[in-house]
Amino acid sequence: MGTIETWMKKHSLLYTGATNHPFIHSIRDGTIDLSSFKRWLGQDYIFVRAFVPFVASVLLKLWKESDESSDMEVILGGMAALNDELAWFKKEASKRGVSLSDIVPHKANIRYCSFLESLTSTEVEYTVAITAFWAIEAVYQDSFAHCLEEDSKTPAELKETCERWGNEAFGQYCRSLREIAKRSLEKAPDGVVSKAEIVFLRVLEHEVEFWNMSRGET
Ligand SMILES: Cc1ncc(CO)c(N)n1
Repeated sequence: MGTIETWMKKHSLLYTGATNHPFIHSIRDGTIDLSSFKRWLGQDYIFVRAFVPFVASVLLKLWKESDESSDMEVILGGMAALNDELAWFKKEASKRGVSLSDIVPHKANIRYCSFLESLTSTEVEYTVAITAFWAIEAVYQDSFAHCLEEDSKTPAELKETCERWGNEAFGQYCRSLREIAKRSLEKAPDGVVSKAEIVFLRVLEHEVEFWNMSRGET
């Protein structure tokens, strides 16, 4: 069994907690209030701005540490998508009367962004960083895909948001990242695999905290 498959079984409770959070349920069943959605939107814009340099650091580690040449295209494609994503946040925020320049980052967001920054250190191995990258994207894909399921009651005005991360192409991209992480983990020494597992768990915890914050609970 692959490393990631093993982790998914071992940590399924936490993974489910991150991908089936009450915030996502409230979108899926249509009970979400607009203020929560706007809070999430503003905070996630700040997060994505911190995510870009993190992804750049993954690319740098790949170039220095990995010999899998096709991995670069996948990650570079992801970076290009983040460019579109930032433009989308700006459009969405202006449509909803959210002023992005006035957003004050919440504590949970600051902690998550600091965690991302810590992973950009040259001391952090490529395997560890690519594992985090995959996990961060996978949580959003699985979460928002729930909001697009047949029996979901996602409000029409939130469908576009859910499709950003819940769509099939993003799903394929996440499977590519998982495959890249999987192969890197196969070649990594045990100590690095252990570090990657801890980082995987930290990502899931930060994601849960991020959803909690979006609900206005912290
Ligand atoms: C908090 C958070 N996690 C993951 C993603 C996926 O890019 C995002 N935009 N925001």
